[in-house]
Amino acid sequence: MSLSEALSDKTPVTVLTGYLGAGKTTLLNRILSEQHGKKYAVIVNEFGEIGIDNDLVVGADEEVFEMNNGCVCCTVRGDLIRILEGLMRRKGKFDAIIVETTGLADPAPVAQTFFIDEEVGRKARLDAVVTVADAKWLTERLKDAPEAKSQIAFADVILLNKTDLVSGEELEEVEARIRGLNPYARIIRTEKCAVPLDAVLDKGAFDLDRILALEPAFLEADDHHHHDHDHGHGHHHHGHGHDHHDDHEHGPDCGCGHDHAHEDHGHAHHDHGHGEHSHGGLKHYHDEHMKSVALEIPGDVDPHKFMPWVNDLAQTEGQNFLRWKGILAFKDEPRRFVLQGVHMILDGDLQREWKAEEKRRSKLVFIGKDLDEAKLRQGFEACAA
Ligand SMILES: Nc1nc2c(ncn2[C@@H]2O[C@H](COP(=O)(O)OP(=O)(O)OP(=O)(O)O)[C@@H](O)[C@H]2O)c(=O)[nH]1
Repeated sequence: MSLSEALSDKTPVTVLTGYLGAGKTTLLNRILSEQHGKKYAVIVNEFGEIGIDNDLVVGADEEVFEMNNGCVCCTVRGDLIRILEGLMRRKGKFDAIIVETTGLADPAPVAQTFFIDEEVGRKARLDAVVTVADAKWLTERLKDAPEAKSQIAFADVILLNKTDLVSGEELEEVEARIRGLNPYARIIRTEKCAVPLDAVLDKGAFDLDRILALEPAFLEADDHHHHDHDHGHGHHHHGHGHDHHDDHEHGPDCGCGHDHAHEDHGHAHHDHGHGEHSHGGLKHYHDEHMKSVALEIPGDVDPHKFMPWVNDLAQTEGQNFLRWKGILAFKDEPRRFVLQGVHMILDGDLQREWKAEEKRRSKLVFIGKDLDEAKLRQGFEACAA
């Protein structure tokens, strides 16, 4: 059997990474919306307890599997392997798999899975790590966020996105910084992640030799790392456009040696205080001070109160919000209002209608530093209709 035949036997897996708000979902939706005659299974890993990301992925024919853990090192050898194995058993149903990682994840443990887990490695191959970089904010993040660095270093293809928000000079500067971290990746400048899909999918681009040069311990399994957390809540399967659950709690004892006690607080917040640790000789980083605040109003909000409030927030506190998102039920409005923010840049629009079986409710999630949860909650609750 030739190498290409051996390759084609295995289902290609594209790992999509990029820091918070860079444009991963935008790219994913582009991939899923385009007419390509292929069937993709999508695995989404999101940060925080209130599922919003999955709601923002277009409802195509694809099936979306959601992993809701803040800590990707736990997710990887638990949920990811289980989901992949489940997908493999349904061979023939999918042409390819896309794994979208949370903006705070280090892609190394995700990539490792394809080499370390035998079962997965026999049937799936890592096709490429595709990293979406935010042209406006990447330079800042490379200074303060180790996972942003790791995402660049691990990439086979980098979309240097949001070119509309920077000058040509700034673009040159950020591209030079990327080159400094990763001279090998193909860099494609994009606006709204507009790329021909064959530039990112089915590339056969993952370069193990390069990764081994970068991370000599990459292929070492970590035998001390047991995952015996409550699998019942580990992931949720979403069929065609089904609504999803909000019970995203992660077992307090997932056995990975980290203190997950904070996740017992329920849906109110998630303090991401793991710091740096290592598995199999690889370092993984989690931001010490990153926090998420998830708020929910069990009904409608008044847009005349809400819009001035969020616009004011963007002006006064946007600097602290790495990422914010919401799905809102506006009074007397049959459509869902979807809010998207990266720092002080805010987007919002009315999208599809609330379905008859869907409960109208308003959710807002902030990820950032120095978040004043009580104040945010109070502000949001004052917008209730
Ligand atoms: N100006 C501009 N905005 C963009 C571009 N691409 C994406 N955006 C906007 O940036 C915001 C974040 O995009 P997403 O695709 O949700 O980013 P993400 O990486 O999935 O974000 P996470 O939720 O952190 O995973 C959205 O409001 C997008 O509409 C671009 O090229 N230019």
